[in-house]
Amino acid sequence: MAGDAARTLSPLVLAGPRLAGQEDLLGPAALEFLVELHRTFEARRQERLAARRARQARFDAGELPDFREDTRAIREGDWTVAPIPAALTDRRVEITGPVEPKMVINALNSGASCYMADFEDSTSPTWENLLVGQRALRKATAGTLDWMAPDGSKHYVLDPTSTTTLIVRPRGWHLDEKNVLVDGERLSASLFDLGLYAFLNATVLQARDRGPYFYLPKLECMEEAALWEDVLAWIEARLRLPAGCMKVTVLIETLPAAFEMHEILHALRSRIVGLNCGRWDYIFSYLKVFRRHRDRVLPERGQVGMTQPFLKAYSELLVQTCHRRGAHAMGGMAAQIPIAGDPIANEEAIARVRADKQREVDAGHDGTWVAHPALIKVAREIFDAGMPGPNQHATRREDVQVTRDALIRPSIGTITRKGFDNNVEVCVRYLAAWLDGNGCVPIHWLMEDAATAEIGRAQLWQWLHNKHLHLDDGTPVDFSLFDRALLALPSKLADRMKLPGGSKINEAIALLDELTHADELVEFLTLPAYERL
Ligand SMILES: CC(=O)SCCNC(=O)CCNC(=O)[C@H](O)C(C)(C)COP(=O)(O)OP(=O)(O)OC[C@H]1O[C@@H](n2cnc3c(N)ncnc32)[C@H](O)[C@@H]1OP(=O)(O)O
Ligand SMILES: O=CC(=O)O
Ligand SMILES: [Mg+2]
Repeated sequence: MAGDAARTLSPLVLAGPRLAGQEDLLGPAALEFLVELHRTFEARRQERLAARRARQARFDAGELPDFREDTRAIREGDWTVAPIPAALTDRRVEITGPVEPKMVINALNSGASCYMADFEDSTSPTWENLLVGQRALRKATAGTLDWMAPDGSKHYVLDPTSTTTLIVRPRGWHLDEKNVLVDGERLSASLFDLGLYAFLNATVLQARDRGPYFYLPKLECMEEAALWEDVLAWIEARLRLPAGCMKVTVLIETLPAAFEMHEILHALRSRIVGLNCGRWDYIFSYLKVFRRHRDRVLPERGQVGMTQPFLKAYSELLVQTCHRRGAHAMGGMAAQIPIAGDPIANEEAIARVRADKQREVDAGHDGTWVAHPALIKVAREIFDAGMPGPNQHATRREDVQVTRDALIRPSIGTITRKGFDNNVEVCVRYLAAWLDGNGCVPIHWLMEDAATAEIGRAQLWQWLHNKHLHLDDGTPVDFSLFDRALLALPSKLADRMKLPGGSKINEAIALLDELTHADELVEFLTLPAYERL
């Protein structure tokens, strides 16, 4: 947009392709609301993002994360979070997935306790995906969502008796929405996703004794939680909603946030109902925080399971913290999905999911996530057996003594050639799908989304930029190893045009090449990828 005069006349510009019927979602009142949100909160968002970068620079210089001295009173004080509403009291099995009409219907009809409609790790944020997703959610909250398969083979209808509670995950603070410009600046993607959903649905949800409920991703500290608190309180006041009716669950999926769990709960105490172990981004964050620390290089992804000491410590601290404050301690996502056509491999995959859920219920978690409807029964059986009541808040885990050292303990393990090549392949295939508008795909029978792909991408960078690492067979881990693996990929993926995003494989190869050779670890792979979307 040109010039200040134009800005005053037209503060908001929709820069994306115009989609049929989009004015139903983005009418004048909604646009005015988004303008106000941006003007009220954008400067603080930018401050928080700058603070993240400054902290990472300190980690790069050798500092280690630790509990804060200035917030000791919050950690040691006696307080609890506000009471949890009925619709969020029992969350034993939550299904998650990208916000597409068919997925929304399947998830809400699945019998899970809750469904997290995900604009973040599992959605590629094309303008079309976002608006189709917002429209599906609007129809879902109104109870009118249906969807016809393009070939006419099946008509999907939302079950009016579904009791599954809808929770929406907006994108994180680091992301912009490039298709909405306010005063010539990009709107925050978080404010777009959460703000528009609240604007369109809060009243209807209130009338049904539900609220706009959210999962908040990738927070790093209590100041970011305080920013969310102010956004939510502002929206409640602006939309004349009861104070505190917008409930949130915060993902603890960055290493710095693990040191501020009490503080995050405290900052949001009038509305927060729980914390969640977002294990995949958490591993990615560990990699990012320690990208320059040779003594904390992680082994290949397959060896970084929840029984690694640093992950075990984090999940137990989360349970202890939540239960002391009257909040849910949600578990996370096992990456295995059902394997069609191979009963033995399928049983192995299900057994892994089962073991993961058993570990969670035994540790005191109040519920868990599944990636696929067929896994709901598996997780439910384990939580029903291990958690007879609606939650395990009475399990205080006073036996747990988690220190700073436990949270950052180095991991033992190796890098195999298979693990190295697998990272290259998964990153390329995932990026190709994402660039093609698909944010969650099965690869080698594992669920891959932005968080799991970040691990592979950050590991490649960390291994290659820390000199003198070797594979377990003695081969030096250097750029010639990487370049060869990347060059070999097109012939390895002989049938690539049949893969999700097959037409984008070359673009994905170029992007991974650029990210891996760069002198600095790019903060999020979705930042440069979004500019290509
Ligand atoms: C790290 C994190 O952030 S985890 C959270 C983000 N990740 C997720 O939410 C993962 C969501 N899961 C998925 O997207 C999918 O399960 C995938 C991509 C992994 C696999 O999908 P598919 O290959 O389509 O699985 P499959 O063919 O077995 O699906 C069978 C049926 O289940 C449906 N289905 C699969 N997963 C889901 C889901 N999560 N929610 C609702 N329905 C689902 C499919 O749409 C399909 O429906 P249909 O029979 O009516 O056509
Ligand atoms: O969002 C969840 C995660 O594991 O990352
Ligand atoms: Mg995540």
